[in-house]
Amino acid sequence: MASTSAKPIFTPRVTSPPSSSSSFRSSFLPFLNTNTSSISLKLSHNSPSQSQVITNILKTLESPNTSISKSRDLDLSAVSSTSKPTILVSEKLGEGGLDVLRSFGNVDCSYNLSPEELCSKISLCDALIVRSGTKVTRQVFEASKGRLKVVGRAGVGIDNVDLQAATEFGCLVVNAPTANTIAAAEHAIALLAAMARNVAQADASMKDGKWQRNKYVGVSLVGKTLAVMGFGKVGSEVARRAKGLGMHVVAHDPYAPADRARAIGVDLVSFDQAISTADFISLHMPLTPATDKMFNEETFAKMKKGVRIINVARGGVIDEDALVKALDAGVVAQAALDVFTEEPPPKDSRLVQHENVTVTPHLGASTKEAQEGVAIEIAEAVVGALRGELSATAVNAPMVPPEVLSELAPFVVLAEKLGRLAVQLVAGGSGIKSVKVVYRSARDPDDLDTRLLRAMITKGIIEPISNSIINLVNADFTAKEKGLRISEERVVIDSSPEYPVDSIQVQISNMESKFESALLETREISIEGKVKDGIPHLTCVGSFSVDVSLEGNLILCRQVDQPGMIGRVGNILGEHNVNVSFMSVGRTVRRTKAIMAIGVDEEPDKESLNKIGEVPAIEEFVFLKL
Ligand SMILES: NC(=O)c1ccc[n+]([C@@H]2O[C@H](COP(=O)([O-])OP(=O)(O)OC[C@H]3O[C@@H](n4cnc5c(N)ncnc54)[C@H](O)[C@@H]3O)[C@@H](O)[C@H]2O)c1
Ligand SMILES: O=C(O)[C@H](O)COP(=O)(O)O
Repeated sequence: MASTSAKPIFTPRVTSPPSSSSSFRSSFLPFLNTNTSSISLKLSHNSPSQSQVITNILKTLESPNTSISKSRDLDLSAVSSTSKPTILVSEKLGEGGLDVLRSFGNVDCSYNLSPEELCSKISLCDALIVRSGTKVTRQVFEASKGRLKVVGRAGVGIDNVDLQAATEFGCLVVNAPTANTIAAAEHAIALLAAMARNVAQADASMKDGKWQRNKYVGVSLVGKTLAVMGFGKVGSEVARRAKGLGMHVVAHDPYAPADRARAIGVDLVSFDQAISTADFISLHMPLTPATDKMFNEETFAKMKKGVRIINVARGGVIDEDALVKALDAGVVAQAALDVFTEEPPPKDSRLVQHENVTVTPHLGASTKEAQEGVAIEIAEAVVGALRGELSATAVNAPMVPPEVLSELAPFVVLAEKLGRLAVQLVAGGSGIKSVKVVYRSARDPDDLDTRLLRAMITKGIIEPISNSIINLVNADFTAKEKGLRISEERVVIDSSPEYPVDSIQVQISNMESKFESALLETREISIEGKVKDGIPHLTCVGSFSVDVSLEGNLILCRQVDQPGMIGRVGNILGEHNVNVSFMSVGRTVRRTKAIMAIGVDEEPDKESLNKIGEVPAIEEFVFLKL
């Protein structure tokens, strides 16, 4: 199964050193969906450079076992049934979303899996879709043995997914951040009103045969102060609705823009101000290490006596034992909770059983409308990721808009090839500590999003010298882990702003080179490339200008600049049946030293390389795999 599934683009599984075609495929992540038997390309624009790149891909990937289709949208017919990815759905998902998934892959809906069952299934799955009930732990990523490419969270909160582990394993995590906002906000308002008027308690009492009108006298909302803690999507919708109920609303959120609050008529205030002035406090922040148990004994003590708390965010933001104490002491008059530290909470939970507490079993997102919306939102995000498109809702990878991707496509290929070349020029490549990338462009530096390019340079540098598999998700993490510092410089040049980048230069500091001529006077290994007609070209090695397209393999020679050198080396290669695809000579000063760059289709054997080395005028040479 693993070998026949469509190769998702985020995690190209390439063993080092990759062949040129696999390298090309894996570099061209965002547009190319490949598997062992078919390839399908997605064109998003008609730009000449991109069609050139695609022509190039077609050429590069041509093989007797490869069928290629070219379409404006992903051509699903090109993906044979045996190569369909497998998507495990571990919690109930709306039918609309399942339909989207089924039209793309094999869908396995297995609900209520134990952690062990999940771990044993996961190595057969390319994607996993969860809600809040499935813990996607490090063990899950380990058990997947590299097959799991994307985890889709059908909802907002991703605290049940080990993001660090996902990133380390190069697995993309996407969520569905918008479709359940209104449902959650409506549930918060429902709990607010139900709590204030004792609806749940009165209902239970009547069903118990009682008629207790005096016991269930409530409190009014109008004119009361509501503190919205966490003024994001749900928080601001709650604020809007509470204003409609005649409440005075303040909000606390260290990251919320003041103009959004102003537009809704809400004052942004400090944490202490919010909790000490509010009659009602509604929680809407994510559960993170910073918000874990942020409502605790100390904070309850600062609240107005008789405050009422609503939590539709995450149980973990409240210290539940401290809340029970505050309820017992009357500091907190009532609480309405949809979420709990442990879900489901223990049956004998004092919090759940407390008479002043109203509870629902994590129903915030559970409306028909929200569940259908979330299902479709997550299914589309997961399918997009499996196709290799970057998701707009990626949680652990940069979000690169499609138009930026389209423009950068040929430069992505160039970036990886430059990284791959640069590392091969280092003598003993594994000690690289510092890489500088210089992007020359006519555009304003602020308009150049280099994250994708940097990731591909990192990939090119690290993959040939390690077992790591690098993609956009884990590039920065892996570089950091390996102690590799990648700095970037953007230089504005006088050129056409039509293309995002004019040239990319990769410099490696403090390393000896296998090819001395690749060193600048400042002793950095330096190579530079450009995209010409959609094809990546090597344009500079050290301080020598060359111009060779980065296809196949490359021999770089430094020789005394004299007639007949091209012929002599060409003859040696010809005698050994190595096809030369191109040659370029670059020199600094006439008749002194020159660099010859020779593109070869095959890898020359030792004998032919030795013969090249024996040519008297050749001072040094290196064979490089692209
Ligand atoms: N009960 C449910 O079924 C349900 C449904 C939807 C969302 N949620 C939960 O609600 C929460 C909010 O969801 P959202 O869609 O509004 O997310 P969001 O990202 O749009 O908003 C969260 C806000 O919290 C703010 N925040 C972060 N740290 C904070 C802090 N220390 N103090 C105050 N504010 C802080 C952020 O700046 C952000 O504005 C999430 O935890 C989510 O999982 C629960
Ligand atoms: O974070 C969320 O989106 C909500 O908590 C919804 O969770 P659920 O998908 O488990 O209902």
